[in-house]
Amino acid sequence: MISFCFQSCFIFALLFFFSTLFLFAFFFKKPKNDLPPSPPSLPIIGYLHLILAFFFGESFRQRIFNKEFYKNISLKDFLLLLSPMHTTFQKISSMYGPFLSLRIVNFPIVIVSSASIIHEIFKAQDINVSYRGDIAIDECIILGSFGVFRAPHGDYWRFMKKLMVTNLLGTQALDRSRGVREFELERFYKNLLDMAKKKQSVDIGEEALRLVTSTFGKMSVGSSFPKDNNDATKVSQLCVEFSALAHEFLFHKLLLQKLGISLLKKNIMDVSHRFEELLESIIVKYEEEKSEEHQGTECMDAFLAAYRGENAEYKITRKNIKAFLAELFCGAGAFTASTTHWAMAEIINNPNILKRIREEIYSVVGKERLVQETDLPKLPYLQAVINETLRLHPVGPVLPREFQQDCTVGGFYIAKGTTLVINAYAVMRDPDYWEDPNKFKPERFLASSGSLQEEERREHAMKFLPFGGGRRRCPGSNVASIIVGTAIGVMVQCFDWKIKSGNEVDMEEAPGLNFSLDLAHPLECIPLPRTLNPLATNMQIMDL
Ligand code: HEM
Repeated sequence: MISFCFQSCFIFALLFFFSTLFLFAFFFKKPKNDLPPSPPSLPIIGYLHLILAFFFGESFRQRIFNKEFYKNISLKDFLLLLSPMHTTFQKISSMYGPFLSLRIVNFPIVIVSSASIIHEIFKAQDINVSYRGDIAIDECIILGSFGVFRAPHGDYWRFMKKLMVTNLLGTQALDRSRGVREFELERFYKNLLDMAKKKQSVDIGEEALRLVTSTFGKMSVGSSFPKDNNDATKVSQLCVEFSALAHEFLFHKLLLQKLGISLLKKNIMDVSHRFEELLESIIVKYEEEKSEEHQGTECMDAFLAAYRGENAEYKITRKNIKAFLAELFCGAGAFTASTTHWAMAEIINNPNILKRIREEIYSVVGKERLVQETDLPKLPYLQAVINETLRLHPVGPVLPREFQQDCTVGGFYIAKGTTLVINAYAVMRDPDYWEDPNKFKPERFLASSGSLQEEERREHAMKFLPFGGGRRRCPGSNVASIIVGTAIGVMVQCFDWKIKSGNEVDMEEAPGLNFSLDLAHPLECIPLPRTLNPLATNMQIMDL
């Protein structure tokens, strides 16, 4: 555990801050007139003071004068006291406007939380902002550019996206892999039932992650994905390790730049190597099983063909395949599981909503069989609940991009190299676009937008951004909605839920400097099978 004297550091930081102010006060330069509006800045450090004031939120300010606070505080504990990016930027935007230009040290940033400006950016500057910015540790399978998420816009990205959509995420590919998802959903149900039988509590976030990891595992590498629960859990554990390091990494990168990156590089590369080893063993198993005439998945077959150069279009490396798998589990999987977690937390806190979803499922599906993905189009209220969850709790709340060329947005000049931060969280809680923006009201998604013209409809879509926008928008939104929808469907159709402690689920967002949005506390509940539930009787649990 890294521990250091925060009191001295804090005093040193204050001294440094004020002496810099004093020295450079005379060199104050007015920002260019044609830049987007900006809050009052300070020389040299620009707006760093503003960002720090909002990052070091109330809980931090309450503790800095308490001596106990400085005893044995680790960097990890310290980071947990910082406010997340989306709330920091939301506060700044609510004070100074929804289209802002900032400069932190020598980094220009534009923060946008206006749907009409976002619409203009994706309409006129989509290619210009289709890069996610500087890659800090290129050789790392998650933070590097070997996967899809961080790949620069170009031939490699186009090819990988095509492979993914054609063989994994497109409508036809999803039709072909439906059986895998049905099998995993049933396993999820049986597992919950088993826990109910033993009167055990369920950590809903953990169960959702297990369901999602094995579903994506089977969809990508078929039976080569570890059957043994311990091995499958290793994948999720490595993702958790990565996510903890990613939070620290963001802090180091922002404040200490290259020094910060090198401080954490060893730890990050250690997890990266272990992850690569595990994924390599899964791919080798796939190749061996394939040669024994086992049926493969078209997804991995297509990736391996591109690796062997059988596909003339583009040749990829083995590391590209592993990076794709790592992103699938740690990015796509974690986002899907976290959305399920948030949705269930809202549903348990709103018994009327739970009742309405259940009535809808009973009227469409009945009680004789489990809800399936083909039922989802006939369950509009369930879909509205998922959309409302994505609006209020977007697990990717800010979308960072970089302008690659000088351009004009909203009549203002933006220079090449400027970081663009789209605050999807702020847009989706903006009272100008949403009535009662902080309330969970799924009915708002039942209203029709049929009367809108095409252009209006596109602009309208920019106020609902849980999957981002433009050409780098999430290509997994369909499969994510299917998995979240069916998992929630089964949990509501077959069980009542008793919160393990307290009467209400604590909806607090996880604190800390990070780019993702998770519940602060695990949602632990006891599942109670619905009485007279034929699904339950089929499973022989009459002796409950
Ligand atoms: C509820 C679940 C999910 C949420 C909320 C979500 C959200 C997002 C967001 C916000 C982005 C960034 C978009 C942008 O910059 O405009 C993204 C990118 C991406 N997502 Fe998802 N995602 C989810 C599930 C998935 C799934 C299931 C997959 C695939 C199996 C997936 C694959 C990707 C990929 C490949 C990218 C990068 C696209 C690119 O750079 O071209 N996501 N996702």
